[in-house]
Amino acid sequence: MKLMIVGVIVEAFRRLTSLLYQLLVRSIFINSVFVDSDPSYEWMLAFLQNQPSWNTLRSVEVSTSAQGSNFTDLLMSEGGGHLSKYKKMLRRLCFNPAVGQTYNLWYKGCLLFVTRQQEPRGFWGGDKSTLYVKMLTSGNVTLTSLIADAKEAYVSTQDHRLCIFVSERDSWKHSSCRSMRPVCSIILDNGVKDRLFKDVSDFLKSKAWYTRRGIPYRRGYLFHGAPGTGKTSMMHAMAGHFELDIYVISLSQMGMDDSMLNRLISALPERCIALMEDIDAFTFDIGPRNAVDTGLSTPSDQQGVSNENPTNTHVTLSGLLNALDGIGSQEGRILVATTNVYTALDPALCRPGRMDMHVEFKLGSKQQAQDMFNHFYIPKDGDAEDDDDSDRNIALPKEGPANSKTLLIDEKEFKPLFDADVIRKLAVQFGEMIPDRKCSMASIQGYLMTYKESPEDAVRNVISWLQREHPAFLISNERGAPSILMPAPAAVAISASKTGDHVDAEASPTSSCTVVSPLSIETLLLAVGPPTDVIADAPAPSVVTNEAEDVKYVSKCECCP
Ligand SMILES: Nc1ncnc2c1ncn2[C@@H]1O[C@H](COP(=O)(O)OP(=O)(O)OP(=O)(O)O)[C@@H](O)[C@H]1O
Repeated sequence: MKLMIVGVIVEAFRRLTSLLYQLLVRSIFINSVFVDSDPSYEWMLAFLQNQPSWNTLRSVEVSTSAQGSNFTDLLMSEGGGHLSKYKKMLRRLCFNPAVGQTYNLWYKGCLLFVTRQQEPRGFWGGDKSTLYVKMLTSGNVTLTSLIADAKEAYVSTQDHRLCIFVSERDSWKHSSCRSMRPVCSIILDNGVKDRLFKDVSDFLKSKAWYTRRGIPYRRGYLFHGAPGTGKTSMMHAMAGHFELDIYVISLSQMGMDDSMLNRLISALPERCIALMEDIDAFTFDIGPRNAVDTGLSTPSDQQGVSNENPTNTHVTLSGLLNALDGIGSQEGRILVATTNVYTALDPALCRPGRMDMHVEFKLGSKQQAQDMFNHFYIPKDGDAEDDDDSDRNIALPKEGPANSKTLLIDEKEFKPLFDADVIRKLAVQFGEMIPDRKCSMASIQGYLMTYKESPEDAVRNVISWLQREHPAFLISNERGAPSILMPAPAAVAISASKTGDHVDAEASPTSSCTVVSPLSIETLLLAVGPPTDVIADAPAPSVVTNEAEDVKYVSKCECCP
């Protein structure tokens, strides 16, 4: 009996002390949990990387995965540094807290205990990482300040980078960071970029205007046009310019259905771009990306591969429409949807409120080809900081166009420099030889890539490239020599469609083509008319802004001379 009483007293004492200890711990410690599905997890990792004490850790998890942003760029040499620079690889090396270990570090006079845990996600596979941060402090002021500092540390690693998030089940996960794409690197018909950027800028400044009028504060852009005309590139340039993160909504994601889509769209942050690529392919059973629309055959057409719609989404059209403008749809978000088959989209999807502005991306015009040539070869600020390419430059006189008049070798820097005036003249010739609205900008870019260091050769060989790649756009003259089929100079107009603001580059029909021969550049130059006219008579954007400024956004780009 005595023994039992002693046992009860000891147990009661043990429980009491444990309770007191927990109360004490709770009153002097603050526990916070950061889960990897939330951006704050990345912020904390970036913060930890910046701590001097982090360099003295004895146990870390080393990762070279590109995920996240809190990495030290290291040039790692495979094979212990004996290999030539071509075998070197630039990898992002990251030191994560090792799983299950607790680290102590000081932050503003306060002791932090940081523990990272990892557990399987179950049915969906993969691991879930969680960061537990325990702070020896009574109020949560230090925690707030820690999170603010962590975010700052993270943002400082994002200079000139934009972050891309992908959906993982019904939450968002940081996927990668990309360098921003300069706006001037997107070459479109005159006025298209200005109008689009002005509209986005107006929208981002007009929250109060929307709220006062009870209009849902969100905006949708539909980019449509042939493959390789710059839709995705434009979206990247836009995101970089306005410092918006990109959230990629993949309707073909495993398990995606109406409710998951709804949850994902509700979980978007307020200022971001939600991207839905090739929206036609998911919502409608439209078959192949058709060649009639684009004027180009797809590789699968050529190989006789069946182009059955590969969609496996369980999202219904009404589910998509509700997600885009239902109650749960996040305020302040910008939706960018891209499609190659504009006509296949349901009018309900395209109506203002869902897709407020429709931007058509056409196959390259002569002017665009000329602009791309200029952009490609005229040196930009920062070219000198390119990757180490001294070997390439030293080899140039042997392998490259040694007799090229435009290629100068800077003896000191071993950098090839092109004379801007010569390039401009070559660009005019190049532009005149590219058939109007027949080649995608991607294919023109691909061609120029093969003459990266030789603009003269790019002009010289363009006809044989067209003969090879786009024979349909060349016809033979009476002597059998190939000639270029050229449309008469076209008027380009920006018009408004009834389904929403429509930025549209209308070119003359190709039925008004003129045949120009023979093939010499000089003759071609004499034969063609002046550069394409541009008429911009578009109505003002439908969003009324607080500030009535007409900014030329494109001219703001700093990287172009
Ligand atoms: N208008 C353009 N200006 C500059 N570069 C362009 C343009 N259009 C395409 N490109 C280049 O072509 C490549 C492909 O472009 P992008 O992916 O943006 O085309 P897309 O219209 O989105 O194609 P798809 O419909 O097949 O997805 C990119 O490397 C880009 O640099």
